[in-house]
Amino acid sequence: MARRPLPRILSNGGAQLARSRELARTAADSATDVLQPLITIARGLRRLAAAARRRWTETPKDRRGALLFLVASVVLVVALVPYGPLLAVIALMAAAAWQGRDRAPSEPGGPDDSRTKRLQSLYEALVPYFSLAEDPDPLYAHGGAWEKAFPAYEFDDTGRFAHLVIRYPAYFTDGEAEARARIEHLLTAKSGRGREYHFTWDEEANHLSVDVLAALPTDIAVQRFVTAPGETVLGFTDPTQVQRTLPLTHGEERLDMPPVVWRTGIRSTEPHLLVLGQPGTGTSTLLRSVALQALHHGDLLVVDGGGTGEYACLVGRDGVLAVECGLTGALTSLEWAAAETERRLVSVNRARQEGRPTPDETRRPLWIFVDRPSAFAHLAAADGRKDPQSLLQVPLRHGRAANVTVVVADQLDALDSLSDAVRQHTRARAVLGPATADELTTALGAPPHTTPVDQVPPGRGYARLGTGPVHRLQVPATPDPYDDATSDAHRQAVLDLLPPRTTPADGERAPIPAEAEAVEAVEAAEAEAADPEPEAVSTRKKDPPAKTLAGTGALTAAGTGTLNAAGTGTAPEKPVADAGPAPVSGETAVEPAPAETVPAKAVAAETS
Ligand SMILES: Nc1ncnc2c1ncn2[C@@H]1O[C@H](COP(=O)(O)OP(=O)(O)OP(=O)(O)O)[C@@H](O)[C@H]1O
Repeated sequence: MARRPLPRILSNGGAQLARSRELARTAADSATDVLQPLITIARGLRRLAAAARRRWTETPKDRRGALLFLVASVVLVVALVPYGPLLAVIALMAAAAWQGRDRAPSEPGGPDDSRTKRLQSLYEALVPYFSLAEDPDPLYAHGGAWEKAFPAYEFDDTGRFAHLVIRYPAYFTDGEAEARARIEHLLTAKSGRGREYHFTWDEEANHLSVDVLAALPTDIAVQRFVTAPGETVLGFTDPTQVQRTLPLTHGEERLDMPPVVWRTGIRSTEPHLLVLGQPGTGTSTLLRSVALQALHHGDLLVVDGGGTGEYACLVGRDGVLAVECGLTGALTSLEWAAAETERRLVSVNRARQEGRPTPDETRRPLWIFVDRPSAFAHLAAADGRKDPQSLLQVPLRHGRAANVTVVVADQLDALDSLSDAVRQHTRARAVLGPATADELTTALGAPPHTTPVDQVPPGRGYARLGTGPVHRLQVPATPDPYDDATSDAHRQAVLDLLPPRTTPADGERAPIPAEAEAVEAVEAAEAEAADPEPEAVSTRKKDPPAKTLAGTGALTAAGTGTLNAAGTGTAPEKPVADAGPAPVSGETAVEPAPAETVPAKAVAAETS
């Protein structure tokens, strides 16, 4: 049978079609080339119009009349000038041509070779975690394509990831903390250690976003923060979880940083704070920073088990009831604090029952700062005395209603030696310095969503308020102004925030640190002469001299036991300026006061 030829359209129609398509494309290309200047100018005009519209909407309503007047004047001048309209049109076309030029950078076809290799190697590393032998169409397979697994990525200037989105199969157990931790650990190792990463698991979309976190600034000094009463800035954090920003002064500059704000007082759900960290990580600095803010509205009592004199700058300041470094002083002042809490509570309850507003004397916040209580626990046990921590139970338990706030700092490994009351009632937590993921989880109750790094600057760590998210934290620089190693700017920042020293009742000015030291040296010498056996294990570095304390009625009373003798109902809620000069406390008399060097520049800065 003779073969019939195929219709022409089927035999060579395909070739014809391709030819005509090619012709059409060439014609379009030529037309585009010819019309290119017009296209550029049209694009430029469109951009200029958009810019003009934007400018108009951004101009405040009250200034729009003036703007309109200016434009009308320019148009009038142009219209009146010889050749003005022509020149204006030429200028407009030139501006449009300039604006309309193609400014899109030459699009790279994709990541360069080294980046592709990085992505491929990361993909290969994830295969064992994100694949199953039974999966008929695996997203991750050895030798597979990374493009489908990483829908978005960005690199920094050094060629390392700055941002990466990773798709993973739905069967990956992203709800399990261990499974997530394994992936986060692997990504940290593969993406470069020494940087901090933020992981966002989108369980609905099966996406994991990895972002490199910028370093938090370490040199922002403590300052008068713009906060409401009852708010305390613990430090600064990333903008990812905190919407609010705080205006700050940073040298000559002004900055806006997201703060970690802790709320205290009767409406607080986390009325007490526990700060943990290894030695030298900045726990005392955080306490000092909180104390300086607390002094603005309240009174405070400091008990320093570290005994390194880091709170000496607070001694005798208006609102500072006591700074105790020895065990006896710590016990006496904490006993007073417990009694004062009870007194406030009784007073508040009575007012409530009688339908009166809260009495004024219970409204002024009382802060109790206890640095390294575990050190006192050892001393107390050796001496057969009460552990000062046990006296914190009442302020911790009832402090919220009585407007009493407790701040405790201790070393990370001392968490277990803290009393149950301290651990149960300190729902605001901060951990500073290096810590493992387990230590952070134990201390904060949840792991952070960022990777802890090995090398962290002092004052860096994590904070968690109640059951809220774990924030990265950088504490504002609040050095001890009497520390020689402190920069002048930071020393001055602290001195500027310190309230004046309280003038004693007899009209004598409270001694400045250098004077205080002289007084102290004489007292110590006298005390030693009177009793050559000082208290066995005193950690006090510098006792507040009696003269410095004379204006702080509560302190004087607490320090000397007068207040305790007077019972729970008589504690003054505020330093009483006319309290008589106090006798030197028994403890002061027996504990030697080692000479503390106060740098001349600190004194000069303070007295100038
Ligand atoms: N937020 C910060 N910014 C800058 N420097 C800081 C910060 N916090 C602490 N430092 C510096 O780190 C050093 C140790 O700080 P700090 O004394 O507060 O630590 P610590 O944890 O209390 O240690 P220790 O218990 O041994 O005294 C100090 O020199 C201090 O100036």
